[in-house]
Amino acid sequence: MSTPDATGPLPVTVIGGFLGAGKTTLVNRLLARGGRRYAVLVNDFGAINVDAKLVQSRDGSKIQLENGCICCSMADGLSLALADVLDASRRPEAILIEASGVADPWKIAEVALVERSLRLELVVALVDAANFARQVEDPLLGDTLVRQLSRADLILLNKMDQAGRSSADRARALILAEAPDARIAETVAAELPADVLFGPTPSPERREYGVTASPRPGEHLPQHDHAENTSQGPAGHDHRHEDAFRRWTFVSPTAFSRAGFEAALGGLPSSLLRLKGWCRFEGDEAGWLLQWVAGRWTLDRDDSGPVGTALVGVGTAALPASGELDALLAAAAPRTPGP
Ligand SMILES: Nc1nc2c(ncn2[C@@H]2O[C@H](COP(=O)(O)OP(=O)(O)OP(=O)(O)O)[C@@H](O)[C@H]2O)c(=O)[nH]1
Repeated sequence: MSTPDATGPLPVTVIGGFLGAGKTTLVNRLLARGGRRYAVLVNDFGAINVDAKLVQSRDGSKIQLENGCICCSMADGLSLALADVLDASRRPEAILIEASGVADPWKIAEVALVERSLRLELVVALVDAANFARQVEDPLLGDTLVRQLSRADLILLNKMDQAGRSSADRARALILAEAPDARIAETVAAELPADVLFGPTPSPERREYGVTASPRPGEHLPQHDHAENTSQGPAGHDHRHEDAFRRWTFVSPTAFSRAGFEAALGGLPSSLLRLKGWCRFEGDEAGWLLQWVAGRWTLDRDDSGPVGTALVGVGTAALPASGELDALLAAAAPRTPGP
């Protein structure tokens, strides 16, 4: 990690990757590590910005970008947020941008490239090792996944605890087919030494974490010639993610039966890719955080959300209408008056 310079351009790291791959997990790891005062910009695609609440910013600032996709329809919002960071009376030492799970991280990185007060340091893409191979071959999703990887400096093959060796190897082969020069590190909960992300390479840690496509001696990850990539890569995309993906928001003041709720989660359609947010259960004062990714979910106590249930989902264009999904949850989870 380079030494902070109070006057030079602010280093910017863009963290991208598909829905639920582990971006917020990586952001929180970087923040917990300390050492740098980061301004964190968070973009969520769903109508409620769950990630802005889950990012654990310490002494730096946290900026919630408008919901939607900052790589296409919300690009102006990103530029304005970056201008605010640059104008802040207490300048951060670096900027972290967590892209939404459908964004093209490179479109975000380009904003940093053209602004002289910013220096693009790193573009990281996270991949869900357990689901990538299936998702990249889906005609509705493949284009988005490939774009997220194509110009990343480092790709984290995350969730290795959920992926069998064969799906991880398949994912790795597919990634290398799309991004032959990619450096790939296998991770669980996006855990890897700072050296692997920001440090000079090669290092013992990089080898230990299985980073492939070893760079030449003396080459540093952050110093890729991104400007050159700009002219070489795929043409900028002209579609809006609002058209390619569907959002679903479920808000209810009532507490659910836990068993019914979990049964409903098990019956959600495969066109739903991600569901997250808070819910309440009858007879329980605590709030619960739901993290649902491609059919697997966790529920953890968490009181940072609203009182009641507030869930945001993202699915493919084949996602059923919101009313149908609402009915699935509501019918399978008998409601009683909330606390
Ligand atoms: N089992 C397992 N779970 C993980 C791992 N990494 C992250 N998770 C969990 O996966 C869920 C989604 O992780 P996030 O970090 O929120 O993913 P994200 O990419 O920020 O999600 P979106 O912003 O919605 O696209 C959370 O419950 C994480 O705790 C991992 O390596 N293994």
